[in-house]
Amino acid sequence: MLETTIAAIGPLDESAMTAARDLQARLTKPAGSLGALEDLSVRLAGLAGACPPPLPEPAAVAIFAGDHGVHAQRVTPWPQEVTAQMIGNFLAGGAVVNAFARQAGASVTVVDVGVATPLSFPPEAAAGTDPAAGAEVSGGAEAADGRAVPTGGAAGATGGPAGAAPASPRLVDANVRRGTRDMTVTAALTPDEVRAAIGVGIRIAGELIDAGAGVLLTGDMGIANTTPSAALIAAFTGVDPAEATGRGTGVDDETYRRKIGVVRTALDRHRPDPADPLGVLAAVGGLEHAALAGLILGAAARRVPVLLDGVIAVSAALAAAAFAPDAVGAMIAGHRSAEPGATVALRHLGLDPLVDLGLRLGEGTGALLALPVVTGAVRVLHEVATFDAAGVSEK
Ligand SMILES: Cc1cc2ncn([C@H]3O[C@H](COP(=O)(O)O)[C@@H](O)[C@H]3O)c2cc1C
Ligand SMILES: O=C(O)c1cccnc1
Repeated sequence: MLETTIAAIGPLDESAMTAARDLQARLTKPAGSLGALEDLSVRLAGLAGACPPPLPEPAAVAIFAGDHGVHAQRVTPWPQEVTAQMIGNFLAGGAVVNAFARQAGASVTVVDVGVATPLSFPPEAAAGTDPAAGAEVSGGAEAADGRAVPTGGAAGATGGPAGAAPASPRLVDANVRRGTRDMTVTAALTPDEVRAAIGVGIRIAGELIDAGAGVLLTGDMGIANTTPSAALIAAFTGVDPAEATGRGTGVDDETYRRKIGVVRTALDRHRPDPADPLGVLAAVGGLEHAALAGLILGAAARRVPVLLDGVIAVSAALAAAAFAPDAVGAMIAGHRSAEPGATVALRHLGLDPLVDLGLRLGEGTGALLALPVVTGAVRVLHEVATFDAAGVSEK
């Protein structure tokens, strides 16, 4: 599956990009006045091979969840069980990602690709079952403090794009392994486990696109996952671990110093080759990172844009780009995470983030906030009049 997906990824279509540049120049606005949106519209035309490209609707967030053996090195103050508990929160519609998804009219798919704690929620048995299954497992529609929490997309999707409101969040059970091994002791994953997790991401991309998604958004949940993210970024870009490592959920000075040391120890032990992304992911990656790389490759192969979230997403994007450099053409950097490694990774990928709000949450929150910007960039090519058509004089 990985090889056929990589083989399907190609460069942007030059003639569609030329058409989009020509159209931008004829629209009723000064040339260049839409800044980064103009470049983005041209790139999305090149990805779709059409001008105008389709509106990036409907939007689908895929949250890949996994746990990490390196948690034993005390790189985060949060207990590992929070990963599974937050899945319950996602399914109940109570997390930040759910609030932003309702606002954007995006569907939420939670994928257990490597959670350590057995989940107590009934997952979707197999692909193609009732996508509203999450509604049954979500429980009440009221937060503990009495505030109303809409569980589905319907109640809050009024501000989103026209069309059917997305179903409630759903859970897909695709657990490859109950958490990675501790990368300071041994390789986090075997190459087979990496392949399996990448395959999960490719499969989810295909299913979401087959169901009509016009854009995929990356999400993650995994206590301690900013540590393997930093290791991946250092491995792929060559920066020092101190440059790639941040404070994650907000660790204290002592934990931060230990975290940099943990990343350094893992890289010194494995010395992963950046030209071998499978080997890098196996040595110092996570199951959600591998699945995210698969999602990105799957989207690129289908020529559907993928909106990247924070540091976990961009570290996985480095792996995707190492597998298939042309996959970068399908990537849109949603935001600049406050994690320093995110900026290192974005620079390496040559991507400029759309919004910069100091977020450091993950889940897909930054990608969702950037979604209206992406839609706006494409909508301009669909709806704005040309000077000719509107009878507006040119300079
Ligand atoms: C309640 C809660 C909700 C979250 N949502 C995303 N993350 C984020 O924080 C974690 C990574 O940070 P670190 O490496 O410092 O553990 C990941 O689970 C990431 O998704 C959360 C973290 C917590 C605690
Ligand atoms: O950038 C992110 O996505 C991020 C940062 C800190 C903690 N969790 C996620």
